[in-house]
Amino acid sequence: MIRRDAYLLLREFEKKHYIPQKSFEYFNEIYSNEDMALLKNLVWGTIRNLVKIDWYLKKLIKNYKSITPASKWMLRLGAYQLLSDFKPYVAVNETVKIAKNRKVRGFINATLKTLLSKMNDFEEPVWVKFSTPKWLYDYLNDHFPKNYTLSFMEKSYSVNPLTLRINSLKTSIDDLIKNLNDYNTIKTQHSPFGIIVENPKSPIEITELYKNGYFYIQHESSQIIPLILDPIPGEDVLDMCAAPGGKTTEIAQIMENKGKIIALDIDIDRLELIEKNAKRMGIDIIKTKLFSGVDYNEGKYDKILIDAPCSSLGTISIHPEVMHRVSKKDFSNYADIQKQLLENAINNLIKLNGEIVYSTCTISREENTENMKYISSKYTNIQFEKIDLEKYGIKYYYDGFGYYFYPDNSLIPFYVAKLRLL
Ligand SMILES: C[S@@+](CC[C@H](N)C(=O)[O-])C[C@H]1O[C@@H](n2cnc3c(N)ncnc32)[C@H](O)[C@@H]1O
Repeated sequence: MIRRDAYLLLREFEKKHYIPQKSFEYFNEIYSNEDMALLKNLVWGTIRNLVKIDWYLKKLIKNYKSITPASKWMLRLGAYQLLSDFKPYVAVNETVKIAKNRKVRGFINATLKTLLSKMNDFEEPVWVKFSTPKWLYDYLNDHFPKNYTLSFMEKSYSVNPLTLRINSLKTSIDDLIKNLNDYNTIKTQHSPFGIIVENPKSPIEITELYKNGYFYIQHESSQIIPLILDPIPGEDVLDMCAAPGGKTTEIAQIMENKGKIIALDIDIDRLELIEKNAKRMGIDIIKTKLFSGVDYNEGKYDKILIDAPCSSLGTISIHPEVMHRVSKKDFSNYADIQKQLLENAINNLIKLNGEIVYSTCTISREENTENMKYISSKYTNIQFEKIDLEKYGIKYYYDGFGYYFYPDNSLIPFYVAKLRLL
């Protein structure tokens, strides 16, 4: 029963604000493609709409906080369907069946029917409309122009399309589009390497083209960052936080697989993925090292990428669980480690006149603007470079140091700054 399995996955999410890939793989074995799509829709739709759902349920249930987690998750699952375009009769009946106890069934049934009859009587505030946590809405409002806040919320409430980056060492964008003829594909707007796959009917990773390294699955904002680093064939490049290697392998393809790339990460499983991806894509200039970028002290580099660990709030359209996992107090913890990575790169690793690109997939000022301010006031030998984002047709909000991407259909919110050692 699909709704019962969706409920079980949501209970798993409740524990850690995370659902392991393994759990979906289990259901993949037993469900058809169509049923699997429904299961994913129910789970991710509920998670994406949780703020909105709870707002409505709190209006209807006096002691919403004190109802049991089991009833709460059944209600949330049912409410998601009623607030979206599911058939109300099916949504209520199928959700009620999850409950074993008659009393609970009665409660779920009555509450969902009340929601159905009353939901159009309420006027949603904008943060509810886009199901954004109130604290995040307030934070955005305090720190960004109004239209940035709105575009962030709109994007986070949508589902980012599946996007590929061609491996230019093996194919061209036109050839790959031609060869992926079982899929609906279009070129991305901003990245010269990007292809959007619309509503794939089967996983793209099972194609021979993927297995033979003709492309990498990577959202478009990420694809822009190595282009900004602009590595030249033959250079020495350090990728300080490299796993699973999306940007490392793109740097290698821009360098035409000539030169040297050192790829660091502290996560051994993820580091192995860089090796796997490089091999699949026919790249042999990457050397991986299990090392913290904070302590690494070998060699001097022409270019350094710091694609820093961060609060990841820009990825909500890909990973909606992030908005429930992250809180404001995470910002300063990430900012501390990010500063240490930046200072090690500046003090020990970058060549004179070399360039460091700093990027995050988040919008917190602490992790971006405040870090750049800190570096700018401490290091008089660091110059912040202008980045030509118009070249890629990217709209941005500039903070005097770096650039916050405005999201759109395929770009997610990202931050990037470029520093030169004088
Ligand atoms: C945003 S992800 C990198 C994504 C990668 N650049 C890509 O494009 O595929 C950040 C990575 O930083 C790693 N990390 C966290 N702390 C680190 C540290 N002190 N030194 C090096 N890597 C670190 C994490 O394990 C994670 O893989």
